Amino acid sequence: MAAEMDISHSDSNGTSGDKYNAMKNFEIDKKIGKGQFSEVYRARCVVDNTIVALKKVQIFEMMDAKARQDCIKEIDLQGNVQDTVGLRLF
Ligand SMILES: Nc1ncnc2c1ncn2[C@@H]1O[C@H](COP(=O)(O)OP(=O)(O)OP(=O)(O)O)[C@@H](O)[C@H]1O
Repeated sequence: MAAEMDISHSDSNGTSGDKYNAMKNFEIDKKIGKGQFSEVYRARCVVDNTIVALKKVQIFEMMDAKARQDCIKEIDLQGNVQDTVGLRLF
């Protein structure tokens, strides 16, 4: 099981709207990076053609409970940021 997080641009009003809230709105192009517990993919939002980076975090593969908690906390914090970069958890 995995949690997936995308890093995407926001609209001019600082929000991304519903279009970035569902995986069905993204078409994955290719893998562009790999972290310790994650894989990052280049993807396109089929609604507005925006190119985004989708980060898939193998959160339940993390055996270290603290690392898992830190990751969940980071996703939670980042999800509340209203800036030019928006994050969503799927
Ligand atoms: N927004 C992005 N655009 C382009 N490439 C990215 C983006 N985010 C991450 N990457 C690529 O994916 C790789 C992995 O990123 P990720 O953030 O998952 O791990 P990390 O924090 O670099 O490493 P670790 O998980 O081991 O601490 C990066 O090194 C980078 O090459």
